[in-house]
Amino acid sequence: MTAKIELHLHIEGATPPALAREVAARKGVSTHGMFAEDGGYAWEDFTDFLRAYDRVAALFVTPEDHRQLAESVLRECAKHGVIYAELAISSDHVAEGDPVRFAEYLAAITEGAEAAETATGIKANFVATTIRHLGPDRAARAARLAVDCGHPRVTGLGLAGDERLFHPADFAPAFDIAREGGLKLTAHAGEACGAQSVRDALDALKLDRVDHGVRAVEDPALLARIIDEGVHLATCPGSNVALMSYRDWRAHPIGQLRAMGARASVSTDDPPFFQTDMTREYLELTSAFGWGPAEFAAMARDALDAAFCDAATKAELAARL
Ligand SMILES: O=c1[nH]cnc2c1ncn2[C@@H]1O[C@H](CO)[C@@H](O)[C@H]1O
Repeated sequence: MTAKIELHLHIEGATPPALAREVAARKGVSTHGMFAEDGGYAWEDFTDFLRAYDRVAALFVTPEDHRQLAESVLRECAKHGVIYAELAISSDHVAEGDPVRFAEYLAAITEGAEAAETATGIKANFVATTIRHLGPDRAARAARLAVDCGHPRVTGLGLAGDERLFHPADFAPAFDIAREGGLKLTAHAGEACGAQSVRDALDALKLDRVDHGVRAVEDPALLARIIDEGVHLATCPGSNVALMSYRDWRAHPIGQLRAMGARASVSTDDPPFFQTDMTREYLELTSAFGWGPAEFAAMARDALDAAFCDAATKAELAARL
């Protein structure tokens, strides 16, 4: 199986539906309306997707829940050939700003990640992801928590959530805290909003890479800058197609981006919400753009270059690509 690198995967968004059913049953929580007929999760549009996400996330409360979630998400990744994954985790979902609870949470998901690595060889780090629609103050507190936790697997800060709210500059204080604390930086931009959102995020937050970023193709000057500066875009075509930004994979900018020399890679975002997984992404990219082993290997090398892990881990993973 082709070895793959996954840089953009929200931990709760990747919850296997069978695990959600199991945890809900264990707690006696109703799952009425949670699941779609296709076996994934039900949602109507982007706003409703964010609500559905929170509902699934709220099932996971205890350290044992979180350990189980991390292990099953990473085992699922490994089934599709992923050898390294960065999980977007959010203290806002699990710790409400409390450093002790956050430390407990990190210990639990680390245990899950270690079990998955022992079973499959997959390696993982965590990107502490702030939630845009909760506002800049919560983001700054989450950034402080991420820096202060000093956990070796927390290697980056991210920003996800509703891109239509606030301005990237509002989150500069959070990103300054993280940069000064030695974390790498990424943010969602150019998914729900256009090219200007990507430019603003790059300028205001001094990012090391961008999540999605695909709508940068709408602005030739920005696209040229991204190519020249080698800005990595961690795109999620299946997610974008499901959220209806693009009618199908052929219409997705990833083909144009890579053909023009941009450093863009493919991840799955929230796979059971979007009927996708890495196997499906690769199959769809092959049928849309004719990509084969050479294209996929080049893409995986670019993703590894942009990964938030140390040089020794990069060298070890590069040997497996
Ligand atoms: O596809 C997406 N686009 C934007 N935000 C997302 C997406 N998937 C998840 N989240 C956001 O990330 C947070 C947890 O990391 C979730 O709370 C959700 O708001």
